[in-house]
Amino acid sequence: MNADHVRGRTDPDIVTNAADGQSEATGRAELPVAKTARPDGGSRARDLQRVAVVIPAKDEQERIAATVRSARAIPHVDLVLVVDDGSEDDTQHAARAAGAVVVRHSHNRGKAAAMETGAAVVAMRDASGRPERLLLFVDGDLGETAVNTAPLVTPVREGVADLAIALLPPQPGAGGRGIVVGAARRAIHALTGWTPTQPLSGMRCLTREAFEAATPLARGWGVETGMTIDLLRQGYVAVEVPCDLKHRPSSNDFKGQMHRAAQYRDVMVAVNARRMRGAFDAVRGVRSGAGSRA
Ligand SMILES: O=c1ccn([C@@H]2O[C@H](COP(=O)(O)OP(=O)(O)O[C@H]3O[C@H](CO)[C@@H](O)[C@H](O)[C@H]3O)[C@@H](O)[C@H]2O)c(=O)[nH]1
Ligand SMILES: O=C(O)[C@H](O)COP(=O)(O)O
Repeated sequence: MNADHVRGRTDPDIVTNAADGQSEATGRAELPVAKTARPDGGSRARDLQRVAVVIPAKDEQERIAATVRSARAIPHVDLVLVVDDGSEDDTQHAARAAGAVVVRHSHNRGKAAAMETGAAVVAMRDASGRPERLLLFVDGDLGETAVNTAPLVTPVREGVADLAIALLPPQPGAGGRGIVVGAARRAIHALTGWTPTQPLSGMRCLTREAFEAATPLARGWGVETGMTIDLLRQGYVAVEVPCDLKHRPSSNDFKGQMHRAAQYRDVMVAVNARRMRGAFDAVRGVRSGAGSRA
């Protein structure tokens, strides 16, 4: 693995993959710099850069209205888009009544597909002549804490990072044993050199360029793990940023364990596809290198 590709880390307030950034003069960690170019025109253009909140939502009628209202209060946000992923409840109407733009999958396609749909709809609504919106993915169950994803926008908007991932405080009632989280963390480390604290965290802000570099997204629950690996391998900078969020954690009952089994399956599918791709690229690199020497 090329060390240049290892660019992720976490601050006391921000943790990034670019942990190698120590200043020789001061010995202090320096802020990393995003690979993604800032919008043409410098700081003035950045002032115009808006943010779209994309909320993938399946059967979130209890919490979606509070989540939408809270997300609308995030600075620089001018579009809150809910992708109703084939809900069987009233998610779409509750979201619309709370002020979101809503699009709907006619049947359930999984979180990653909802994220892709959301990003495509945002692109259609980006105005020509203005910088493309940053994408802030927010889960539908955050309720009134959704506004606390605001700190994810700052490092991306300021060009410090291409991808900012929320670090959540401990969640009361969480029943996980760290099996899926541990597997995802180890795989990301093995494939990129970075060890994220919360590899499954779905609250993430990224540039349009980074989003496109991460597509096609890994399916279902593998989306975050796949995205982090794909972006770091391409030299993008990721940061983890503490955010005071409260979500509906999976408990330790049968439903919770089935959910974790699905998460584990999707994470491993994403990781194995990327391992294979890495091996394939390595072989192809050796072959083309050998060819050029001949
Ligand atoms: O088929 C689905 C299932 C869920 N969701 C939505 O996806 C979001 C996350 O789902 P949730 O059930 O809250 O997932 P968690 O068990 O909390 O999952 C954790 O781990 C996931 C990765 O496995 C991440 O995507 C989440 O952000 C993270 O909170 C929510 O808005 C859901 O409504 C969909 O859009 N489609
Ligand atoms: O509850 C969680 O944190 C997720 O469902 C992952 O499960 P885990 O804690 O068993 O990794």
